[in-house]
Amino acid sequence: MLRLKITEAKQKQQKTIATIGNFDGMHRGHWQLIEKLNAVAKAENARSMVITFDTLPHEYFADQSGTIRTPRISLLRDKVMILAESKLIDEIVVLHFNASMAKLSPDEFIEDYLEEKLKIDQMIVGHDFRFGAKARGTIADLIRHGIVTDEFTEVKHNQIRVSSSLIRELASEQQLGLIRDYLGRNIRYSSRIVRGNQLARKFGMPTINLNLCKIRPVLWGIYVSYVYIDGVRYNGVTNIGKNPTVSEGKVYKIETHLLDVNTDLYGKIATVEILEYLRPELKFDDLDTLFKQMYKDMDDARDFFVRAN
Ligand SMILES: Cc1cc2nc3c(=O)[nH]c(=O)nc-3n(C[C@H](O)[C@H](O)[C@H](O)COP(=O)(O)O)c2cc1C
Ligand SMILES: Nc1ncnc2c1ncn2[C@@H]1O[C@H](COP(=O)(O)OP(=O)(O)OP(=O)(O)O)[C@@H](O)[C@H]1O
Repeated sequence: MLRLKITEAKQKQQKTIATIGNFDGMHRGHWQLIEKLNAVAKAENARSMVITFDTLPHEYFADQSGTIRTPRISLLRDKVMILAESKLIDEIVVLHFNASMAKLSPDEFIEDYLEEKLKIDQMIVGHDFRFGAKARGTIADLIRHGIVTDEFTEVKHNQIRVSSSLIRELASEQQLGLIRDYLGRNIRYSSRIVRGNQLARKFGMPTINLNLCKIRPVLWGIYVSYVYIDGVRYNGVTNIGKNPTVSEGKVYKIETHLLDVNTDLYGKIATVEILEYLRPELKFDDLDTLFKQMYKDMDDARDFFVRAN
């Protein structure tokens, strides 16, 4: 369990009010829930806490059963950054979802985590909130344990319930405009820059690779992007996929060529913000054809930025 304290430590007697969930994407529904948590905590001079997971429960179960993971809208680092920047929350708790947590009954989860470790007095959750082994725990279990519980009403946008599943569906159709609408921002991925195979550099198109740690990103294809590193914004062209031309296509990668930049950026944290879809990732017959297409992607990205400015 990782506790990230954003504001100074809890004062004696101060109550803790929390919400819990995957918060994949930090979409408009999540956002309004966080705003409500902030308002209730302020009114009661309580501490506000968001509890989430590193590996999401559904990813853990997919790994266990050997099935393909549901794709991710955001990495943990993005959720933490967005929450910390919002200044709406006092503390973020990241639970490590593993075999022993998966086994906990709803009562055990409440007793071990919510009561014993985190000392939570009150929870604000959506009406469909479920937890504990086989997702059998409900709001009624929290109430039975004396945790004051506020049910948060469903947030709709364009008459549709905003959910991470909806955004995943839109992503599978490359509906970036609608995603922006439901998310309230573009999809972005933040992680450390790691070394690739240095092949693109040989073809005059160096790229930065993000460390994805087994995460399967929700977008797939070639995109125009902004990349933020050390507070500087760069224009880029990004491939999200498995590089089928040069690899067996088992590992997901997010790889970006920064237009007109050639500096050593290894080890830095980069945020790749996806702006526009260009084309699907393809398996080419040879490297020359792949890089010819990659040069064209670079030109298409340049055209996008000329049009945008
Ligand atoms: C803009 C862009 C488009 C790309 N398109 C494809 C593609 O369609 N198919 C593919 O197999 N790899 C694609 N790649 C990934 C390349 O295979 C990869 O850049 C190359 O293998 C070199 O990677 P390395 O520098 O990490 O060794 C693309 C990469 C970029 C930056
Ligand atoms: N549109 C919404 N309106 C109100 N509450 C929401 C909405 N979407 C999510 N929540 C609440 O936010 C918390 C975290 O939600 P979580 O990320 O686990 O679900 P989700 O966004 O509905 O994702 P999925 O589609 O994968 O089920 C939960 O308490 C959930 O009920």
